[in-house]
Amino acid sequence: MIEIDDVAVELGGNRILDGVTTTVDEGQFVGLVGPNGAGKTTLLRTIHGVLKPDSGEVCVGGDPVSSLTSKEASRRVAVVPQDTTLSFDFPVEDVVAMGRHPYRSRFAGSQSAASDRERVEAAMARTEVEHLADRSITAVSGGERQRVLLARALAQDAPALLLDEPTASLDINHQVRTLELVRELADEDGKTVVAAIHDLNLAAHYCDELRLLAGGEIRASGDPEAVLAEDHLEAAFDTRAVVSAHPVTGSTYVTALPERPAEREGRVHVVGGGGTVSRLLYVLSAAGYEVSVGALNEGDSDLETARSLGLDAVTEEPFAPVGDEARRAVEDRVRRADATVLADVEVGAGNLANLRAAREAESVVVVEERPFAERNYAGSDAAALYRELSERGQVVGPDELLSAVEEAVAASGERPSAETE
Ligand SMILES: Nc1ncnc2c1ncn2[C@@H]1O[C@H](COP(=O)(O)OP(=O)(O)OP(=O)(O)O)[C@@H](O)[C@H]1O
Repeated sequence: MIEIDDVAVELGGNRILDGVTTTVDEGQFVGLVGPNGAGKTTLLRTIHGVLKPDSGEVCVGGDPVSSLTSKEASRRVAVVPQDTTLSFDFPVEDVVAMGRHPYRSRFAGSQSAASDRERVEAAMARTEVEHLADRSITAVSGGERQRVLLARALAQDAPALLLDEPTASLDINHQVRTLELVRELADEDGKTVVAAIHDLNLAAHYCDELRLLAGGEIRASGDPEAVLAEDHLEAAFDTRAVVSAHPVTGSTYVTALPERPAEREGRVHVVGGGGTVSRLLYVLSAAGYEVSVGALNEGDSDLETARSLGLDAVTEEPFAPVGDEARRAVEDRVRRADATVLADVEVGAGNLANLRAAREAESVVVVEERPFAERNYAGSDAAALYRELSERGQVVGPDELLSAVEEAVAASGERPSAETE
């Protein structure tokens, strides 16, 4: 358990942390989030004991860190630092073995050496760096080095683990694997983990709780959903963001909005449903577009979202395929729209009429969260239509939605309208 009580830190004459009080329970994985310069690294260094607070106290496992010798502190807290530049020319295995330093004594026998070696090997296996064992630490990539330092921290076998941006130089695969491993360390090994994580969506997905740090103070604390509220984010990061549930994982999902919010003009029709479009609807309407959506079945969670945002929704009976009346209504919306956005829909018969209606669109933006091959009914008529629309339009990832729609709307403004043709 880590207890931080009214901690203040000054560096270079500036107050960097001010009145920071929080607790991290045993076996809990807490994410430290906040803007650059908020004081995340400083707080981690204070918990570790390398920085002594000007006032207040940090206790780890019941004792003030300031009362522990450096060896004692290292047996309680292991650190994966942010600055992973190691300039000395040691083999990776030796770097990991440094994690055993707090346990070495001049009187240790060969049994202790064997157990040290086992722990080093186990730590390298868990972080998947065994193949680098003999390579010099100066000759591995930034991401590999980060995993080596995680291995060193695991070899240290401390009940508390502090990580400063553990995924900063990792590719998307290793980001997920590293955070899955950290999650496992909390759940199965009962480690108490505090990690500074810039990516709010990764933090929300993997952490039990978050602490939002800004200007050296904790501005919000608790479940990801509670901490990542739009007003908290605006105050801490000075940017507007929409917060929704991720369509696939259900985790809290933050999308930062560009500088000029709510000033965009144009009509956008969105096709999708079954929880695939809520985030798109939020983002588009917060950006200022006049948004319509459908056809959606009554009872669809996306319809709830559309209604809560006051959008124009074309609806159909619960569980029914889209009938003629709804299809005509969708065609009408699509014709009037400057851009039609096709979300990550199941390419099935239920959506056939919506996809047919989308053929009326002049500009199509297809937002893909999953590869096409993973969708259902890949050989159906609906799939053929989906392909046709993808070929005609722009296919983008979820984060490129706004720029793609902006482009599509601008292109629509340049075309002669139906009446003048
Ligand atoms: N040795 C120092 N002397 C003076 N100021 C410092 C020192 N170290 C850090 N700072 C300042 O303290 C503030 C907090 O830094 P810190 O590294 O803790 O922030 P952070 O939240 O980890 O930032 P980032 O997200 O950019 O890594 C920054 O304004 C930084 O410039």
